[in-house]
Amino acid sequence: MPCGPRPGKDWTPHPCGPPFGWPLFWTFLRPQLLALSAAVVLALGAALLNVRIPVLLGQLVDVVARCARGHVATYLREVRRPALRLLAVYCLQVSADPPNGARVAKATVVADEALGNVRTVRAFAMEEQQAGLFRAEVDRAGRLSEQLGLGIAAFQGLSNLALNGIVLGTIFVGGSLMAGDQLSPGDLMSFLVASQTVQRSLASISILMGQVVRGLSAGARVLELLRLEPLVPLQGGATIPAHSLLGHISFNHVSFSYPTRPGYPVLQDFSLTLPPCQTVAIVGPSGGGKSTVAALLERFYEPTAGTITLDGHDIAGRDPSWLRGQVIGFISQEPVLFGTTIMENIRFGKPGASDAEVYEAARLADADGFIRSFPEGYNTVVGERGTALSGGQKQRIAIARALLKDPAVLILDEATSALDAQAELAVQAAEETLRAPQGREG
Ligand SMILES: Nc1ncnc2c1ncn2[C@@H]1O[C@H](COP(=O)(O)OP(=O)(O)OP(=O)(O)O)[C@@H](O)[C@H]1O
Repeated sequence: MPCGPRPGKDWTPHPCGPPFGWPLFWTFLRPQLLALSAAVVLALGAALLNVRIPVLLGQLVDVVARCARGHVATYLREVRRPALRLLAVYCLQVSADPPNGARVAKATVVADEALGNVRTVRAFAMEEQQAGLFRAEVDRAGRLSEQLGLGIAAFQGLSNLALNGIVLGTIFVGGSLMAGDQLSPGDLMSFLVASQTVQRSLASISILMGQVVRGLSAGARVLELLRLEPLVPLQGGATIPAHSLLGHISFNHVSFSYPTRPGYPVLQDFSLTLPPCQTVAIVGPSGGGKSTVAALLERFYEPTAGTITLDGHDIAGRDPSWLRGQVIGFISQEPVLFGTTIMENIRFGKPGASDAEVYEAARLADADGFIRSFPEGYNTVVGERGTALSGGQKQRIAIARALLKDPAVLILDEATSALDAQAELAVQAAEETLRAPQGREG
C-alpha cells in the first residue's frame, strides 16, 4: 500500500487543502499506461472517422445533385464509390466506441471497513491482506464495468450502423427517384435531416441506457432498505406525564431470543423488579444477557414472552421515542462519539442545553479537568468515532452526555470499565447527587 509523506512534528494542514500529489498519482497511472494509450488512440480514431463521415456524405450529395441536374446515365456508377467508402467508415465506427467507466460501490465498502478499523489491521499486520481484498473487489467491479461498457458500445454502434445505413439508403434510393422525377430535391433533404435527428436521439438513448442500468442497481439497494419496516416503530403510543413518573420497572417472566438467532434463548422466564430512587447492579457471567436486559428496556427489541412494565404500564404500549428520549439514559460498553467537538458531543444529551449546563455535566462526570487541559478545550474535535481520545476519556464524555440528559432511569452498561478507581468513585458520587427522586439502574 503506497503511503504519502508522513506528517512530522511541525506538520500543519495546508490552508488551501493538500497539493495534488503528482508523483504518487504517477505510481498509480504507470501500470495502466498501455490501456490508457490504447483508449486515447481509439478515441482519436473515432474522432477521425467522425470527421471523415461528413466529407464522404458531401461527395455523395454532390453525385446526387449532379444526377438531379440530368446526368442520369452515370448515377449508379458514380454513386457506388463514395457510398461504399461511407459504409466502410460506418462499420469502423461500430468497433471504435470506447467502453464505460468503473463501478466500485462494493470495493468502497471493503476500503471503508479497512480504513475504519485501521488500528486493528495494523496491529495484526494485515495491510497486504486487506489491500488484496480491496484489489479483488476493484477488479470485479472493473470487469462488470467492462461488460456494461461492451453492451453499451454494441448497442450504440449497431444503432449508429442501422441509422447511418438508412441515411445511405435514402441518398442512394432518393437519388434514383430524383433521377426519375418521382422525388424533389427538397423532399430528399427534408427526409435526410429528419433521419439525422432520429439518429441523434437514438444515440442519446444508448447513453441513457447505461445510466438506467447503473441507476437500477443502485436504486434496488435503496428501495430494499426503504421497504424495511422496524420491528418496533420509532414513534407512537401513550406517555406518562413527567410529574407522575416514578421510574418503577418490572420484568415479568420475560423470555427473549435475538431475531437473528431464534433458536438460542438469551433470557428465559426472567423476572426482576427495579424500585425507584435506587441503584441496582446486575451481575452475571459474560454473555449472560445483562446488556440484553438493557436493550429490552430501551425497546430495541420486544420480548418473545412476558412483559416489561414502567410504573405498572406495559412499555409495549408506550411511545418508544418518549421512552428513549425522556425516560431512559443509556451509556453503553463502547461509548459512541461523533466526529465533532467535545461540546457538541456532550450537548447531544440535551440539544438546547446552555454552555454552563454542559460544563456542569462534564464536571460531574469528572471530565472537565482533562477537557480544559486540551489547547482547544471544549472545542476540541474528537476525531471520527472519538479516535483522538483515550477509552476512559470517551467514557467520561459519554457519562457527561447522559448526566446532561438527566433521565428518570439511567442505565450504565459497564460504562466505567475504562476508568481508574478514583475516577469511577467520582462518577458514582455524581450519580448519587443526581439520583434524588429518580430511579437508576447501573
Ligand atoms: N445482536 C445480537 N444478535 C444475536 N445474538 C446476540 C446479539 N447480541 C448479543 N447476542 C447474544 O446474546 C447473549 C447475551 O449477550 P449480552 O450482550 O446481553 O451479554 P452480557 O451479559 O451483557 O455480556 P458481557 O458481560 O460480556 O457484556 C450472548 O450469547 C450474545 O452472543
